[in-house]
Amino acid sequence: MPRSFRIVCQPEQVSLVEDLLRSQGYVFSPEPFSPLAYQVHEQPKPLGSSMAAAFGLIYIQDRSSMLPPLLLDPPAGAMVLDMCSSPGSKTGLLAQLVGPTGLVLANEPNEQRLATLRHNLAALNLTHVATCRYPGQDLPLPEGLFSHILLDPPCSGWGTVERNPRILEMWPPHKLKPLISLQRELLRKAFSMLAPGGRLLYSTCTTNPEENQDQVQWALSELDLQSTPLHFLPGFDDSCTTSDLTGGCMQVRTEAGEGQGFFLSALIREKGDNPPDALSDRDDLPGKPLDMSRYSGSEDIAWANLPAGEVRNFKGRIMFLPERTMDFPLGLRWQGYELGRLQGDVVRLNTRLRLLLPEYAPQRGVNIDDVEELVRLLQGQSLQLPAGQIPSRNKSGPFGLYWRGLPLGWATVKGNRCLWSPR
Ligand SMILES: C[S@@+](CC[C@H](N)C(=O)[O-])C[C@H]1O[C@@H](n2cnc3c(N)ncnc32)[C@H](O)[C@@H]1O
Repeated sequence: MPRSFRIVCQPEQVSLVEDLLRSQGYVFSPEPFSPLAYQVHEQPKPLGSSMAAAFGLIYIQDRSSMLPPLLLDPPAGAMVLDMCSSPGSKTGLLAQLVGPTGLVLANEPNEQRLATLRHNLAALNLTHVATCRYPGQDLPLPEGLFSHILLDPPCSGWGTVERNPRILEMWPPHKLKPLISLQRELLRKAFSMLAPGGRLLYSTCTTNPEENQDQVQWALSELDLQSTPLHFLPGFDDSCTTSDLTGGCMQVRTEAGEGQGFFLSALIREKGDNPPDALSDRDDLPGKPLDMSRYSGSEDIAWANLPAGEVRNFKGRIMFLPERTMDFPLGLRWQGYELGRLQGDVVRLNTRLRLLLPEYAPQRGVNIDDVEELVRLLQGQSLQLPAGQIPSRNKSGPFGLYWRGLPLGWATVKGNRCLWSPR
């Protein structure tokens, strides 16, 4: 099965990320269904070990798993809920679609899977995503808060059988009942949190009608939802078939398609005029606002690259709260994006936070030209810097690390040597 990936960076950096991949021998081409997606044709080493992956500039994702966010289709600036989100493949794409003026709230009840989700989001520098940990059916969120909701619930996964042949033993038909009830609870809750006129995308990676078309039929009869037609995206035409049972359903088949099997349906909440419930008071926000200009090292950080929001101190952890999360209701336990830590009066940014690197300037950063040097640096070797490459600041500390001007992260320079630490 061919591998696909998304490029995750600022629009002006895309061609440099493509060059970084090519410099390691990867051959790829754009996917026709999204400007963010690519398909790999040749990989000298697994794509996951590429420098682009190591610095969170690409995310490897099955192409059909990109369909639910693309067909939910939130516009830039939208407020989106991803109810069952780990490991965050779809959350990441949703965040790219809504852009820094939008917001994605990614929920995941399983603690370990939540940690994986946060790790993935941090690597990708997606600062306009907030995370929380609830059973989706118990999310303490008001009616009508979101214009777009993705519900990608636990399912039997029969569509992944090519990759995981044991899936049919794990989820034989007689064991599906609890899954079906949970999916209905989640559908009911999703409906309540959807704004009037809002759009809900229900997706599973299974092929049985009980978890797919039957659930959509149930939602249409029990909830004030209407089905809306989905359109084929270029590149999927041959592998998709619409179900005539409910009209608005799409099934991506494994045998013909190049990705895993998927089922999708888009549902719209009837228009109405019930506004969202009253939201929280800013005084109730967790942590304390942080005036970053007071801290040593802060002057080299491109704070202006953050979306609108507040930087706050949570007992030494520097958290970024996107503007839109500050309106979340009281009682919702959620987490913003961890930028780094305060050590005394020194800011220690997460070394992978390339978003906050200023444009490369010789006195402030290390710019590597040879990709093999980058590989060695990531393998733990220190790199000797040529005389013209030694940043001129006289204290040791984090410096911007760049590849041909492409921001990668924060490295440490000691004397004439450069070191990289992944955290
Ligand atoms: C199909 S996976 C989600 C995949 C994810 N959307 C992605 O694209 O990376 C379903 C997720 O739902 C989580 N989950 C299980 N029970 C849940 C519940 N009651 N509410 C919300 N999520 C739940 C699982 O832990 C799992 O991570």
